Amino acid sequence: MMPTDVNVDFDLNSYLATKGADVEAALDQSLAVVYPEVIYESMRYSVMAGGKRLRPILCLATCELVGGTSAQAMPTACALEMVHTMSLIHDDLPAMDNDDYRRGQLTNHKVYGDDVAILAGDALLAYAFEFIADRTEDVPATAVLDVIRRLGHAVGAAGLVGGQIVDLASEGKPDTSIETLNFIHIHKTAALLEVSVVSGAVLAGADNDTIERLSRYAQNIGLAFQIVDDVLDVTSTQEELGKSIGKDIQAQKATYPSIWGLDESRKKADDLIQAAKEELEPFGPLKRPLVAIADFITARTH
Ligand code: DMA
Ligand SMILES: C=C(C)CCOP(=O)(O)OP(=O)(O)O
Ligand SMILES: [Mg+2]
Ligand SMILES: [Mg+2]
Repeated sequence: MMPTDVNVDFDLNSYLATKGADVEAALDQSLAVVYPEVIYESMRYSVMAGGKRLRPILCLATCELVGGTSAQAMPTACALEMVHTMSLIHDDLPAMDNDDYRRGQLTNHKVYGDDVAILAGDALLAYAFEFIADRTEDVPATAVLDVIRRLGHAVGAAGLVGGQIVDLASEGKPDTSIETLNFIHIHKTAALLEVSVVSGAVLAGADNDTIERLSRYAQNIGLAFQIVDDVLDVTSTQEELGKSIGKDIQAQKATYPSIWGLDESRKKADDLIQAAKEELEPFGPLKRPLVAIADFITARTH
C-alpha cells in the first residue's frame, strides 16, 4: 500500500491551473480561422469552450514523469483534446444523445447545425493526427509513429467508437449485464484516457514495463471516471456539470448506479482509484500529479 501522505504538500489545483493554461494557449495557437471560416469557427467554438483539459494534462504529466519534457508532449496533448472534443460534438448530436448543452454552453449543432457539427468533428479528428505528425519536435520518428498508431486504435472501432456503438445499443435495456457495461466504459471512456497517459510515456522513450504499468493505472482511472460520470448524472446539477443531467434514466440505460446503487458505485470507483495509485508505487516524486489526478477523479463534482 502506498503511504497516503505522499501528496500532502502537492497542490493539484495550482498544477491543473498552470498546465491547463499552457494547454489552453497551445490549443488557441493551433487553430486559426481562415476560409471557409464557418468550419474553423465551429471547431474553435467547441475546442475553446473550457473543459478540464484532463487528457492533455495527463499526457504532459506522464511525459515528465518518465524523463521527457512538456514541449515534447504538447502537440500530442493538443491532439488528444481535439479528439476528445470531436467525440463530445458527435456524442451530443440528435442522432446520438441529442443534448443541448455541453461545457456550460449550447452544443455545437445547436449553434452551427447538424451538418457543420458533423464536419467539425471530422475535421478535428483528421487535424489531430496531422498535428502530431507535423508539430512534434525532439522525439524519434518511431515514437511519434507509435503514438499515432495507438491513438488511432484508441479512438476507432477497437476503442471509443466500439464503446459508443454498444452504449447506443444498450439504450432502453436496463437489464444490460455488468460485463457489457464494463465493455462500454472501458472502450468509450477509458481507451482515450489510457492513450493520453501512455502516449506521454512513449514520447519520453519509456520501456515496455513502464508503459504497461502506466496503462494499468490509466485503465483503472478510466473505468472509475465513467462510474463517477454516471453517479454525477444522478446526483449533480446542470449548472455544475455544464450539461444536461438525468439522461441515463431518461434513456433507460443500465449504469453502475442503476445496478449497484450510488454508495456501492462510489465504493467501486474508490477501489479502482486505489488500484490505480498502487501502480505508481515504483515512481519518484514526479508521480505526484498522477496520484492527485487519480484522487480528483472520484472527488470531482464536474
Ligand atoms: C460520452 O459518454 C462518451 C464519449 C466517447 C463522448 P456519455 O454520453 O456517457 O457522456 P456525457 O454524459 O458527457 O455525454
Ligand atoms: C468521456 C466522457 C464521459 C465525457 C466527459 O468528459 P470530461 O468530463 O473530461 O469533459 P470535459 O471536462 O473535457 O468537458
Ligand atoms: Mg453518449
Ligand atoms: Mg452524452
